[in-house]
Parts: sequence; C-alpha cells; structure tokens
Amino acid sequence: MDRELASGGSILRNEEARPLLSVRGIEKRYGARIGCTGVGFDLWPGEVLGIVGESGSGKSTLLGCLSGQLRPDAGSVVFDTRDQGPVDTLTLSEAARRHLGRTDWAFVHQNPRDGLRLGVSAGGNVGERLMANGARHYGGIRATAADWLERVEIDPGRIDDRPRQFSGGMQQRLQIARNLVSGPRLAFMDEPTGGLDVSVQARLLDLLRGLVRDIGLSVVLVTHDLAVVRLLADRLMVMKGGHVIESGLTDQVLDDPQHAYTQLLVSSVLQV
Ligand SMILES: Nc1ncnc2c1ncn2[C@@H]1O[C@H](COP(=O)(O)OP(=O)(O)OP(=O)(O)O)[C@@H](O)[C@H]1O
Repeated sequence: MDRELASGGSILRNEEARPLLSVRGIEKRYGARIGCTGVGFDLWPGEVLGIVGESGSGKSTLLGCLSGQLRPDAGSVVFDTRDQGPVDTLTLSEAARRHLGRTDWAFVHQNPRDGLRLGVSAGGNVGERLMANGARHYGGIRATAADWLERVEIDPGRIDDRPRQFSGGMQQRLQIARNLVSGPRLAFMDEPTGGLDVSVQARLLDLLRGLVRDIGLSVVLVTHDLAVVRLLADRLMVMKGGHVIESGLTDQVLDDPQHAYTQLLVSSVLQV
C-alpha cells in the first residue's frame, strides 16, 4: 500500500529542488533468503524518513545497502553530491565512499561504542572528524569540539574524559556530536535511542529533534519504536519480509494504517 508523496511531504519544495537521495530497486539476498527487495524512495533535503518493521523485516539490511556498508545485488542509491551533483554511490570507489562517510554522511550506531574511539578523549572523538576534513589549528578544533559537547548537553569541562567515563546516554550524545560536527547533509541512524532508559531516551529524542531541525539534516532512521518515529520522522516506510508494504506521512500511516500488518504493528500486537 503506497501513499507515496511524490508531490507532497511536509517539506516545501520548489520546482528546481531535487531529492538528496534517490533509491531505486534495492535488493539484497543472503543465499536464497531475501534481506530486502524492491525498495525505492526519494529523500528530500531536511526530511526524516523512518523505517519500521518487526525483527528480521530487513531494516538493517536496507540501511546497510543505503550507507555503503553492504553491497546490494541490485538497485541504485543516487546521492546529490556537493561538487558533482547526483552520483550513484554504489559505483563510487572505496576512497570516494569513505570521503563521503566523513564529510556529507553520518552514521549513528545503536551502540555508541561502535561509533566512538574509546581510547581517545571526548574532545578527540569530535575533533578527529574535523581533522579528517582538513582542520589543522589545535585551538580552533578544541573550541569547536567544546562547543559541540555543549550542544549535545555534555559539560565541556569533561572534554578530556574518555567515553568509558561517560554514561550510556552521554556516550550516545558524544557519538552524535562526533557525527554532526562536520556538517553532514545526510545521517543514517540505527536505533539511536535503543538500549537506553526511557527517561534518557526521551531527552535524547528531544535533543536529536532540535539538532535535526537546526541543521536541516536529512535522516534515514531505522527503529522498531513507533514513539521514536512519531516524534522524529516526517515520513514512514513499513517493512515486512524484506518488502516495503506501506509508506506515507508518519501521522497518516500511524493514525490510519491501511495494511493489516501495519494495523497490528500500531496496535502493538506484534512483538517488534
Ligand atoms: N548476514 C546474514 N546472513 C544471512 N541472513 C541474514 C544476514 N543478515 C540478515 N539476514 C536475514 O535477512 C533478513 C532481514 O534481516 P535484517 O537484520 O535486515 O532485519 P531487521 O529488520 O533489521 O531485524 P532487527 O530489527 O532484528 O535488527 C532476515 O531474514 C535475516 O535472517
């Protein structure tokens, strides 16, 4: 069921606007098993797309294919690069994809330890990405890192602490600062609030929502938590068995689900 918003969405678009990310016909198989198949969508600048579905529905496989961590068997992932315009990232060299990964793209892992350097200070974790983008002035890098710590509500006085000295929620906020400091235009997020206490989750969600809006970041957000997409996502894709079975504006899909599976998901009958 597709209430796809070729012309709509909550983001104002002018005629010259083009999608930041255009995904067509993505398929990934693991032997005979389908990871995901026939997935396509456009993501517009500043838009947050949520991907939901039960465990094993193909969310992580799809996110891996989009972000270059997995190689799909078919399809295209066209990103509107700053210097060359739209480019199919699946045809990029490894070096070019790595460059995208530290400039215009960000990846927020569920487990912050997967996205942080644990042996490096908080300031170093944030500053590293600036240095990878050519920053060389130590004082400037440290000041920017301190500023970003503050933006993610970490006391800048803890700039020399290691991530292990931080709580889980602080580590996740540090991972977000490390990712956003370089001013990416697209972030992939895999259960960014998973594994945190409910009260910590709520605060992190609030912070993320503010940052995404301030920066005008586009986000592809995978989660099994409908409260997370309700708060963050403009649009939603519901996956089942590797297929997208329903998509549309988040409120529309959640308030008036058309597909029986989405109805079950929304009424929390399904264990997701
Ligand atoms: N490395 C792998 N080898 C074989 N099959 C895999 C592999 N990774 C995923 N799969 C299969 O692909 C399908 C989709 O899995 P995927 O992990 O993408 O789902 P998911 O929606 O992200 O689940 P979860 O919410 O539990 O992370 C499942 O049937 C899964 O068993």
